[in-house]
Amino acid sequence: MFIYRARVFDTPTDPFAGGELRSDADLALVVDDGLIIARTDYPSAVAAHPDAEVIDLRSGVLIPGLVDTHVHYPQIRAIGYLGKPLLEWLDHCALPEEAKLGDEAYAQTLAGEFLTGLTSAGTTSAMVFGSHFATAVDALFSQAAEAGLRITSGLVTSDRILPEELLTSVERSVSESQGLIDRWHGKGHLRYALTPRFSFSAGQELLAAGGQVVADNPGIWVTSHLNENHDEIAGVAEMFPEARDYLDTYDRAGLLGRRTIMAHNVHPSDRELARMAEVGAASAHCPTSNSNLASGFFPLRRHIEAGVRVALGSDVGAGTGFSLLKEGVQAYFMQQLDPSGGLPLSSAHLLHLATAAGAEALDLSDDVGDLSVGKRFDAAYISPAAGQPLAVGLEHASSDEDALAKIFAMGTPADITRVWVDGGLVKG
Ligand SMILES: Nc1nc2[nH]cnc2c(=O)[nH]1
Ligand SMILES: [Zn+2]
Repeated sequence: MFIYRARVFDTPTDPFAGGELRSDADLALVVDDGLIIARTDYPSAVAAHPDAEVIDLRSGVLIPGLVDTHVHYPQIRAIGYLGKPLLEWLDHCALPEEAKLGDEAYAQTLAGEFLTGLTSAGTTSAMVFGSHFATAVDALFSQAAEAGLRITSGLVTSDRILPEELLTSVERSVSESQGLIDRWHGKGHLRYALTPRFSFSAGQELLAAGGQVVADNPGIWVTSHLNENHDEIAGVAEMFPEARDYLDTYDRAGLLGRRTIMAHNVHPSDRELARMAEVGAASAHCPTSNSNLASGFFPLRRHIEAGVRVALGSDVGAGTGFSLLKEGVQAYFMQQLDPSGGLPLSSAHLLHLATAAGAEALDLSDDVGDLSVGKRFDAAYISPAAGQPLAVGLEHASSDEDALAKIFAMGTPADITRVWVDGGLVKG
């Protein structure tokens, strides 16, 4: 049993629905076998659990483990290419790197680098866009199982447009997906996500076969890309003349529901938003990627008004790294700059988008997303070195909201010195 004594920030009530930051200057979280069993003042915690080991975290700030709802495992070495829009970026930067994962040893190395990227940044749960190669997806799942992270992922499928070595057939996609589901879905913290790359590279038959896999395996997830870039959207409209819109290409294939997370959705129609709200599908908002690829301004206000769930994604490698703190502040910047009128975001909104909203989108809210009694202890400890600008800022912050804003403005993975999943240290 452990008592974590810390300054704690979390957002159990949704700031987009009138909730606010919950902040405790000196809190004791009593954790038994990974479960938070008490949340109280330190003297009471020690009195009730005199044998517990005390972990003193008072020199920093403890937040819930971060939740990344869109991040590409094969693209860790593709981070940092600048100056290209989506389709050129895929051709020149991402896909040549993804083709290398056909080599099993290479995939093993990348899986390790990728999981280190997540944990270093304080990310404890993620919807991970997998690889086109089943062996590479096995590598990710087996290393994620060892690390203990909450990973939802799957085989990426495409049957047109992309380089030959990344293409599959309808039959092969079904048999490989089913094999991966049988091996990994529901094992520990792992879950499977049916993952067509995007309708631009997946024909109707391939999408429909994926829908059948979802129907045959209730409880698995679906993830893909949606409405990211104008050329992509025009291409999808041309390839699917019978579909009402981009979203409908997935919907008519049986791929849209409560367990669907669509990345980007920068340019949705009102009908698409209404349909996503109706079925409970979520959007993964990836602000550094949207900025880097000049995809556009994410219509956060329209999502919220339509009742569509939104959480943050790093979108490594079009995004510029694993830090959801950076994604948070970039989301803030883009809402500030949006010429059509973005939503003004507080630091509590940013924390919510990076933690509880992600847990909600991934249907993990019973277990993680905030640091309430009854949740598992997934947490990140932000503890900048003394004298660093973030440490100075935290020391002189005018309020807890101000301190949290400084964490988003200045915090980097280097400031996140310890990370726990289910009470086990994964960094530090
Ligand atoms: N940002 C992004 N969009 C995509 N659409 C299809 N594939 C990708 C990808 O790898 N990254
Ligand atoms: Zn993506």
